[in-house]
Amino acid sequence: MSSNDSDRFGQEVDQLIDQLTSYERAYYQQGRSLVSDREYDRLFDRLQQLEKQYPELQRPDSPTRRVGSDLSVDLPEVPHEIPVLSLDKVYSGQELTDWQLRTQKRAADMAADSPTGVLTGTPDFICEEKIDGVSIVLYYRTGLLEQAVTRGNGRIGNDVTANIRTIRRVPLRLAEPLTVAIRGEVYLSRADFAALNATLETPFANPRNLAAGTIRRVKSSGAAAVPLQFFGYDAYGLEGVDSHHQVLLRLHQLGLPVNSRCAWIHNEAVDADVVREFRAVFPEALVGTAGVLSQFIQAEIQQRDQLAYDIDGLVAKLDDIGLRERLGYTGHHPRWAVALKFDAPQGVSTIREIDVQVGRTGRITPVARIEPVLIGGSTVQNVTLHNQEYITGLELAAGDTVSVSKRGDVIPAVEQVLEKGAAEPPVWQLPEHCPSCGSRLVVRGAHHFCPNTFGCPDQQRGRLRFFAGRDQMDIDGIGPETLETLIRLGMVQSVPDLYEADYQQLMDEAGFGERKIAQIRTGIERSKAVPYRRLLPSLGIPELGPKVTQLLCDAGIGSIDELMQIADTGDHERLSAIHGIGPRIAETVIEQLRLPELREVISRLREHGLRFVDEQPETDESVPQIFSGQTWCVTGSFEHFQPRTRAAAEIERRGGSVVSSVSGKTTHLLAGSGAGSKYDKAVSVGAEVVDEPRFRQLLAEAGS
Ligand SMILES: NC(=O)c1ccc[n+]([C@@H]2O[C@H](COP(=O)([O-])OP(=O)(O)OC[C@H]3O[C@@H](n4cnc5c(N)ncnc54)[C@H](O)[C@@H]3O)[C@@H](O)[C@H]2O)c1
Ligand SMILES: [Zn+2]
Repeated sequence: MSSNDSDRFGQEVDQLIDQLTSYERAYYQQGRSLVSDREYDRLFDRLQQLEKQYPELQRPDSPTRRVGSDLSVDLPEVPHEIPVLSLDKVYSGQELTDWQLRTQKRAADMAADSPTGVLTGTPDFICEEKIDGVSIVLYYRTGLLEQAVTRGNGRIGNDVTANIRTIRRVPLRLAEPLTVAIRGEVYLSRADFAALNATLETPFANPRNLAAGTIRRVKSSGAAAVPLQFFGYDAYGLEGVDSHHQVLLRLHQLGLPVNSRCAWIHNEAVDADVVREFRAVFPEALVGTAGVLSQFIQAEIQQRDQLAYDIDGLVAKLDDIGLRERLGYTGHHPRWAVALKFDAPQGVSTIREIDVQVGRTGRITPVARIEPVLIGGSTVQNVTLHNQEYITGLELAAGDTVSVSKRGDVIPAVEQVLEKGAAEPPVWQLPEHCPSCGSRLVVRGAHHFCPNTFGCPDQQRGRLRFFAGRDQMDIDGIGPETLETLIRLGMVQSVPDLYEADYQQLMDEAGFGERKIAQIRTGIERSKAVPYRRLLPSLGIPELGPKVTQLLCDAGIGSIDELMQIADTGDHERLSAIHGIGPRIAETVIEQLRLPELREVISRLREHGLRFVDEQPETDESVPQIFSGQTWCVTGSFEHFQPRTRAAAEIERRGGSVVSSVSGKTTHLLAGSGAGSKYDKAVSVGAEVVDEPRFRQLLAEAGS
């Protein structure tokens, strides 16, 4: 190479290393992407190519020669006992096949060189899903989990044992007293991510970021609240295994969760018994000769959106461990494995404008209206931006070109700004006044609020929707559209109006007839019998959700009168003495229950016969507690349980608890007709799905 070339490419190499290093720092240490993964990978590949072509330009600190470090100074550091590296990457099935052939050839050459090595036929490969989570190494000593360590820089990781111990699926003790190092991925299911993220002040863009944040928490009490999961995919130090498929079987035998969605591509005739054993443990695995690989790739690409968790590709690994050892490692990756990276389910769009929504609690949520874009099979045009902090973090404004992600049924998120528009100021700012009522906004925590609780039309609308909604009072006949009509006609403004409106007036409205009106009246009438434990949370009083209501009732504060009396006397201790209710909740509840407007709502509802006393004990000792210890979610509509809160009441009477969304803790889904996404989620988290006939049978069998 001429000295000119050397200068030019030398400069490019230096620049690539600087760029990649700063992207890595943001990505691994702050969980932020400054460029898309595709762009990062493109620069990485370019660097790799230059270094290969001009070896004299190789620098020891090049990202191609080491693993991007996610070490945190807040956590203790531990040296690894095994190489914990990254993966080499390809981007198409064709490239994967090429890699396979290259690796095969290399292995064959090595076998020929070695005096003992005999390579008969072509080697086997295992292909696995590349789970998009956080890499972790579990060190077991004589069967006990001694240490769990992050990848770190590949040689040194962070000790996160206390957090990993909170993961139910990670055994603290193996089935055998072995000393082994196990590599695997910690991840969060999409359903759990969605449920949890919705409760966070400043949410995460994807399950991986939330999982990574959880694992690196300094206090492990918080980690326990996140239902992290784990898949093991490799082990070091096992005796008597000489192939990767045996390693997977052994991991399973030792009590570690292993992903059954994999493929074993064998080229020689293998022992049918061995295949049978593998299939028995991994029923979803594809096993067969060459064609199986493309079959597996196709199936994964097709089913990717329906998986319970995110994957960002597949990993192909040489099955023969002896061959692996001969092929060895670079400073960055093993030579015997490769990742086939999938495109992220991302789209590029432009922000048309940023709107402001006022929720039922007065919380202000900015929402980006974007040019419609198709991502992972669905069109996205609204993306929540959560709060000002979130927008400031992204440096976002109308007119910006952004990348937007949507994984499975997780809500779409803006991942990053790709190109700034011309908006002034360059970062969007929340307005100072409520768009619905004009009140000056106030700041509480990470959010802005409209303080005009009872006079703000949008807040009233939000509370009405919430009150009548499926997971609260579930008032038959009062869906969002009917509510809109009632509000438009001025028939209903606040919750008690629902019980005072003259529904006959609807006769003149298009879409309303005798039958619909009768349905509304019956719905309203029935709602009066909804038990206190469901009624109180339906009012949407901040902090007075189902959980706190239950805690209060169980602690003997079982009526609104008692609560109001506590509010009047300002007896904070009486509330904060209850386990699960902290001083902040006590404060808010008291403050709220002192509001004259809320008291008026309550007294009007009471006049209409709604139940403000906890009459039904939650469990009824005379009834067999057949659902004790179980967590049910109820969805769809039912023939014999209308409104469906009645089905929920049947479960609670028999000792079960009822939740409004499916998560890893859900054990059963009672699915009526028209059960939607909850059905898929339930299946994905392994909850038992029970239909109405089966449910009635369960009740009948228990003689109740
Ligand atoms: N956008 C950015 O600025 C930026 C910056 C740095 C890195 N990145 C992204 O991160 C990638 C590099 O990160 P990396 O080095 O962690 O590599 P990687 O995450 O792409 O691949 C290696 C990891 O895959 C995981 N994995 C999951 N399932 C596995 C299985 N079945 N078998 C083996 N491993 C499995 C392991 O944890 C392993 O550490 C880049 O390709 C890029 O996509 C992006
Ligand atoms: Zn307002």
